[in-house]
Amino acid sequence: MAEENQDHLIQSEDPQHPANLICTLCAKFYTLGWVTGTGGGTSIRHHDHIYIAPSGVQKELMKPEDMFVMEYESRNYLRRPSVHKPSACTPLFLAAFDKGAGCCIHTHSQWAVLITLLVERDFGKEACFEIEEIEQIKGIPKGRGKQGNLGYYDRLRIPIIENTAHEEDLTESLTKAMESYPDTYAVLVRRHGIYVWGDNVHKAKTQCESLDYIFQLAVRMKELGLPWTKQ
Ligand SMILES: CSCCC(=O)C(=O)COP(=O)(O)O
Ligand SMILES: [Zn+2]
Repeated sequence: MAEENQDHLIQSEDPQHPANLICTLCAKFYTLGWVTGTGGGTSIRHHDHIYIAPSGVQKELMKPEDMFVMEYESRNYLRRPSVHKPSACTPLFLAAFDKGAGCCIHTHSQWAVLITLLVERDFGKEACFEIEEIEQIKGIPKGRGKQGNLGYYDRLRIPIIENTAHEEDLTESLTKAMESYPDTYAVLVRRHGIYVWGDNVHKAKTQCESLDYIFQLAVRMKELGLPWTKQ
């Protein structure tokens, strides 16, 4: 399919249309410090179409016409705005869609980055943030194919991967972490941020909010000398 004249893919009066939703979500995320200075972003899968933001732009100022649209099966771009390049996070978003996600959010939240600095790097072992007995853990699903969310006494585990010089080079380690932690809906990237995905936009957003709350709390707990887990 020619990439020209595909504007119908991004033109809609419906605020829930992915092209509109990515813009409104990123404007909200900017106010939380999640996507400032062009970092971070959001991608949505809508049936066989993947909506992707441009790379290196102010994410809070994007317009629907800035959006790239990819056909999921073929990985071909159906719409490619000539003035932009697609987000460097695209292969990572696709890795989440390959796991059944409907939306993937990447933030550069300082709370997420601080957590990756507080969990020590253990060479030869996969690093992981762990916390339990915090009410907000109930905002995170038990795992893919499992019913319901974690309970108060469950332990939340979020794997941490090492950062790379270029965002797209994170794909291999992100995919590996997804395989090592099949129940996870998020992967932290050391000194960088986090990728959070969900079955749909609502779940990706609320999970991202719950995790950010937990990370902020965990940083404060560490400052106060309080443990994240019972042992
Ligand atoms: C200052 S942002 C550096 C790149 C990055 O980490 C990021 O998340 C943004 O990538 P994009 O290509 O979507 O602008
Ligand atoms: Zn990033």
